[in-house]
Amino acid sequence: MGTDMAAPGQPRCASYDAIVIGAGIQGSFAAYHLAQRRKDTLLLEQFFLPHSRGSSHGQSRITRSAYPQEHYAHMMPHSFRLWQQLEDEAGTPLYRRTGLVVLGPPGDPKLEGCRRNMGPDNVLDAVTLEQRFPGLRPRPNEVALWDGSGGVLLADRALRAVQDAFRRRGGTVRDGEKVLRIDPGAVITVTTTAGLYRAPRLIVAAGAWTNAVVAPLGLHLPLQPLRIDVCYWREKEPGSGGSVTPCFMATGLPYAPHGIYGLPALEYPGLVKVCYHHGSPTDPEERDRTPPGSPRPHVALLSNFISSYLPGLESQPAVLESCLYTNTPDEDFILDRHPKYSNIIIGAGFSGHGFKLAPVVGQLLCELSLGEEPSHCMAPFAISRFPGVLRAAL
Ligand SMILES: Cc1cc2nc3c(=O)[nH]c(=O)nc-3n(C[C@H](O)[C@H](O)[C@H](O)COP(=O)(O)OP(=O)(O)OC[C@H]3O[C@@H](n4cnc5c(N)ncnc54)[C@H](O)[C@@H]3O)c2cc1C
Ligand SMILES: O=C(O)[C@@H]1CCCCN1
Repeated sequence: MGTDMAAPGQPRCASYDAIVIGAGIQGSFAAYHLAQRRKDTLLLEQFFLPHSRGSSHGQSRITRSAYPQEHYAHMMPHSFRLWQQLEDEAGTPLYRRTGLVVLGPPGDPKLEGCRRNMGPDNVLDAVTLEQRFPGLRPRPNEVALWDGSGGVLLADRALRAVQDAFRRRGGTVRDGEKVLRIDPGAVITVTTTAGLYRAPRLIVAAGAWTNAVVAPLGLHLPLQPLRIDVCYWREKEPGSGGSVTPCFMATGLPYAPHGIYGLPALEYPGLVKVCYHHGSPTDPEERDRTPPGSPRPHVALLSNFISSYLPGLESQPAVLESCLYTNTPDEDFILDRHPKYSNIIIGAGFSGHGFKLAPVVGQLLCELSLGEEPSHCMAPFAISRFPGVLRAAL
């Protein structure tokens, strides 16, 4: 689609109603919502799809209603509905319900935030927890909350499903095309490695590369890309049930201040995914340059956790992969207009918890770009919470 103005042999040149930069889960959902509103939309991706260089690859992500922050807890019912719609449309399962346990000492702010938002009836007593999940051994003083809606989103499949749904609505995906330049204006011009595109509205959802994309527009957001060790742990005795776990989040651990989370075996038979909710600062272009044999403090910390909470698993990971978080200082998302160019919308800083909310994030980015009243309160996501981010463009 798009109004093509290319002469033969010349770079592509076309006009659209909207352009989205970044075909991760957030940009793909934003494009899908725009196409659903019958906007002729171009989705640009620097790598050939599918790829594993960003934040949205892999087979699994946790979804849950349990959230310590009220604003996310309020968005989750909407998100579950939109995931269900996509699943119905795709005709393939995108979500596996497993339930989710939140573990932590009484008084821990995250645990108590979840307890408050979930209501008082969700505490799981120790006997029931042990009956259901004998492989999971919390400390005697810990509280376990049960979120029956929790489960696993089949991430790669979900990403493909939303991109397919976008295409079916007439959307255009151009992968292997890196955005090199953005010229703002009432009509924005986006120059890529292969062409030149124009549209009256632009959404930037470039993950860990967001600052590289928006810095030439004078915007320097406090975004920190982190390289995350994604670890999978094998059962000591295959078939012993050590890998039968719910999804879980453990908080209030003195040696793991950012918390540890886990998902039952899915991508590799008998291997449970258990990760630290933090990583090492990195540049997305350099993340594989860790010298061989360099220490992995987060793996050591996870081994410690596994030995006491999941003793049916081996205490060294069987598979080690990596992924990128892009963190804001408060770990809330950035969903807002560019402070100077109001037809440029930015979705970034998903801080390791954005996948489950992507259908709502995509809708909010779409609404902002169309000048509509957003479906949720946007105050927690405003750029203005970070003073001094707008500087003179280069
Ligand atoms: C290990 C790990 C576990 C996680 N677990 C959970 C979980 O359990 N639950 C949950 O809800 N969330 C989870 N998350 C977070 C979630 O996966 C991310 O919040 C989400 O994937 C971010 O998506 P994104 O679209 O912003 O980024 P990305 O997927 O990185 O997409 C950005 C895209 O922009 C493209 N791009 C960048 N620059 C350009 C350019 N100049 N031109 C063209 N394209 C460009 C990139 O190539 C990339 O494809 C996890 C993340 C990780 C890494
Ligand atoms: O968003 C989630 O649900 C997971 C687990 C908890 C930490 C962040 N990532």
